[in-house]
Amino acid sequence: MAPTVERKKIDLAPLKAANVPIFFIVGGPGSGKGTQCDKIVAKYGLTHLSSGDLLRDEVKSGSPRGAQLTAIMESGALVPLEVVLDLVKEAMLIAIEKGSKGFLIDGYPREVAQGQQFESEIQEAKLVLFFDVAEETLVKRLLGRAETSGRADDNIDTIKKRLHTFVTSTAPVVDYYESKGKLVRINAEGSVDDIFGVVVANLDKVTSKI
Ligand SMILES: Nc1ncnc2c1ncn2[C@H]1C[C@H](O)[C@@H](COP(=O)(O)OP(=O)(O)OP(=O)(O)O)O1
Ligand SMILES: Nc1ncnc2c1ncn2[C@H]1C[C@H](O)[C@@H](COP(=O)(O)O)O1
Ligand SMILES: [Mg+2]
Repeated sequence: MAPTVERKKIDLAPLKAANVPIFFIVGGPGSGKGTQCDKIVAKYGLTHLSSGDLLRDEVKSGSPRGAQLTAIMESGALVPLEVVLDLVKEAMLIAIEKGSKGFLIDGYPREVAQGQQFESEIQEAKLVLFFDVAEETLVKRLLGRAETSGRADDNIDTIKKRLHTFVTSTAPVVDYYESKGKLVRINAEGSVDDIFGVVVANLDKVTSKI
C-alpha cells in the first residue's frame, strides 16, 4: 500500500490575488529545461521553480516527507501529485511575498492530472513550452551531465526508466495542452543559444503582459 502523504493546509489567497503569469516548462529528461529557464530568468526576471529541484531540496532537508522521495526518484517514477503540488505552492507563495512577477514551473506537469489540479486550485497557465528532443540526444546529454552533476538519477538505468515515464505519463500532457491551443513546441536539438532565440520569439508575443 502507498505510504500516506503528510499534507498541510496552504492558504493560496496571496498567490491568486497576485494573478501573475505562469508558464509550464515541459520536456524529456535532459531536454534543456533548466538550461533555458536560467536564460529566461536573466532576460525576463521571472521566478524559476523546478519541481525536481524542490524535491531534491526536500530530500536534503531530512524531513519525513523527504525520506519517502529518494527511492521514488531513483526508480525513475513520478512522485505523488499531492507532494509535488504542495512543494510548488509553498515555493510560489514565498516568491510572491518577495514580489515575483511571474513563474516558470519547470518539470511540471509530468502527468495530465497534475496540470488539471494545479490549474483548478491555483490559476491557468498562460503557455506551455515543450522542448522536443530525440531520446538518443537526451541520453547523450544526461550521460554528459552525469560526469559533474552528482545527481543520483543521472545513471543509465534510471535514465531509461525516466524516458519510459516520460513517454507513458508526460507525452499526454503535450497533447492535452496542444488541444487547448496553449502549447509551444520547440525543436530543442540545436545549440542553447539557437533554442533560446525561439523561446524569446514566443515569449515576446506575451511580454507586454509579463
Ligand atoms: N541545447 C543543448 N545542447 C547541448 N547540451 C545541452 C543543451 N541544453 C542543455 N544541455 C546540457 C546541459 C546539461 O548538461 C544537460 C541537460 O540539460 P538540463 O537543462 O539540465 O536538462 P533538464 O533540466 O531538462 O533535465 P532534467 O529533467 O533531468 O532536470 O544537457
Ligand atoms: N512534477 C513532478 N511530478 C512527479 N515527480 C516529479 C516531478 N518533478 C520531478 N519529479 C521527480 C521525478 C523525476 O524523475 C525527478 C527529477 O526531476 P527533474 O525535473 O528531472 O529534475 O523528480
Ligand atoms: Mg532540470
